[in-house]
Amino acid sequence: MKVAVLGAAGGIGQALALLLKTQLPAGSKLSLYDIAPVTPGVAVDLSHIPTAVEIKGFAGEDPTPALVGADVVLISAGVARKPGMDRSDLFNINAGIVRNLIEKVAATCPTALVGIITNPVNTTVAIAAEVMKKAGVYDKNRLFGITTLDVIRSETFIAELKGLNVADVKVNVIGGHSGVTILPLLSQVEGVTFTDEEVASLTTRIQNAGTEVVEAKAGGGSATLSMGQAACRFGMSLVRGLQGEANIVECAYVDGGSEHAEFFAQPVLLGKNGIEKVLPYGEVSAFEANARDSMLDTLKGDIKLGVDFVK
Ligand SMILES: NC(=O)C1=CN([C@@H]2O[C@H](COP(=O)(O)OP(=O)(O)OC[C@H]3O[C@@H](n4cnc5c(N)ncnc54)[C@H](O)[C@@H]3O)[C@@H](O)[C@H]2O)C=CC1
Ligand SMILES: O=C([O-])CC(=O)C(=O)O
Repeated sequence: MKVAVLGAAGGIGQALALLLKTQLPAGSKLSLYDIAPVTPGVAVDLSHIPTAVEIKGFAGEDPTPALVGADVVLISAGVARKPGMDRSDLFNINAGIVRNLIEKVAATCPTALVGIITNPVNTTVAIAAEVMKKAGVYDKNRLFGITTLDVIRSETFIAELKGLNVADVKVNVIGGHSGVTILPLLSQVEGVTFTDEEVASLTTRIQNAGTEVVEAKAGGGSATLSMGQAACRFGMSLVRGLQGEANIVECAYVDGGSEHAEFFAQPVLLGKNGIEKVLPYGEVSAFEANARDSMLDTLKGDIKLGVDFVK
């Protein structure tokens, strides 16, 4: 099993690389790439951790050496928000970075499972799909926008509010990964009830949780450590699916034939070919149905921006 992290010298990339070095199955290979010259050094640093995961780091303009033979590629390369910015403000820089990296993925490891972390995820995933279509290697079951941070935040905030053991809290988060497109399905959480006021305030907190971190870091970046954990959870689920483990289900932003939009975050069953099955997200409350329907113009606009960027 070979996992490549692109953007590996960044805040997310380093946290993710550390977690993968300690959690990937014995015999795995971990390949780190970033334009930053420090990247081979990050790999040397991590290589002193005693796990049976072989790690190599690559810097420079060309990610190809890091991608050769990759089964899973996780991409966090790009710029992060500062206070006052929206995720869509990152489009101008990150769109081109994702396009260029995916061109290399398409040429070097076209059957790898690809997880996109780089914002704006609603748009960068559409860019990745278009680039792969152009290269003739697009497989909708192998491309994922990583929205796991919305899921772990929801689990954490629900457990805090209701005094639950967080390990027992499970919640689907559907839609996309920015503002109103993030929709936690609180009505489905087992063993708790929420008042209307709690639903409204918790939903808003989950939607704005990225901004909560951006403001708290006061110009020093956005979520990196919680995102490292979220990306590791998702990446490990991809790996477990590839290894044939049963019942691996995660929410992700995928081209899953949704009636709502070309890309939509919902639960998927993972397996040896990436998505084995797109799962229904279940019954929703009237509040959630309204929030879902109201987000669709924004989400479709975000997707169109990505498609038009490549065309
Ligand atoms: N999907 C999600 O839930 C989340 C996404 N993000 C996004 O993840 C991205 C990365 O965030 P951070 O790690 O905090 O940023 P960072 O600035 O700490 O790291 C980004 C890294 O990307 C590298 N990079 C830039 N251009 C590159 C290229 N062409 N090829 C390879 N590497 C390149 C930089 O050298 C840097 O090391 C941002 O776009 C951020 O908005 C952040 C949090 C959550
Ligand atoms: O908010 C940001 O810019 C980073 C992000 O996607 C998150 O923390 O959810």
